[in-house]
Amino acid sequence: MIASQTFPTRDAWAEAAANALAEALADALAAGGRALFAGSGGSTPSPIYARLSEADLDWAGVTATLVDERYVPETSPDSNAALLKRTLLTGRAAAARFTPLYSPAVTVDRAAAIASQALAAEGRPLDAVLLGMGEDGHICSMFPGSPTLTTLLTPGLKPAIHGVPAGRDGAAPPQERLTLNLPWLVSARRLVLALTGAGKRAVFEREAAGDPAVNPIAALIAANAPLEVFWTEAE
Ligand SMILES: O=C(O)[C@H](O)[C@@H](O)[C@H](O)[C@H](O)COP(=O)(O)O
Repeated sequence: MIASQTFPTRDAWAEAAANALAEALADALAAGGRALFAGSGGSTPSPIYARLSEADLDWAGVTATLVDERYVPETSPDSNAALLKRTLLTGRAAAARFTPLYSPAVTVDRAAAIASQALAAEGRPLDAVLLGMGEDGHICSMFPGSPTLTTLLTPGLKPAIHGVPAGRDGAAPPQERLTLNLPWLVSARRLVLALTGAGKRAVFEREAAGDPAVNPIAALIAANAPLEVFWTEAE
């Protein structure tokens, strides 16, 4: 069963998504003084991050990371780390620790191994995750047609960060990526998928009915992940 809420405005949608994430982080902090958050890049999350960054939490107990990253340094305009630091890790949330997925001067697979170790060292599942979804149905960097997709979506593997090759002949992604695998998402305490516009509603419904071996949304549903969908038709 997927929890799904529709909001009439972007403000109401962003506020509700930020509140759900803040609540998940507050619950983890109350239970043990620590919380682990993973956020997405792209154009959707910024209004949610702006609100979440002002949540009245013990941010010093929070570690923030990413669900995926372009294989570029933070100086790149494509960097999700730079986006997260600019939009979430400011104000009250500036006190949070940040664990990057990108490592300089290594191969994307070596960077993935380093990031896997760093996240495993947190010693806990993700407490709160903010997901976006592309028009092609990808979440994180789980791209349709990618040669690594079925590995990323295999439910029984250890939670890990994987390197994703750039798509061939113009296929997505345009550059190498780093991404969480499905087991990281399935073990999360709360997964917020934030979507805007009627087009993405149709994409979500198509993907949800798809094959879990190759459709990330269907894979989350088949694995009974704690998915909460926040919609607004407002673009
Ligand atoms: O690195 C990224 O681009 C994101 O992490 C990616 O997974 C994003 O969530 C989707 O592509 C949706 O992007 P929009 O929010 O821009 O539609």
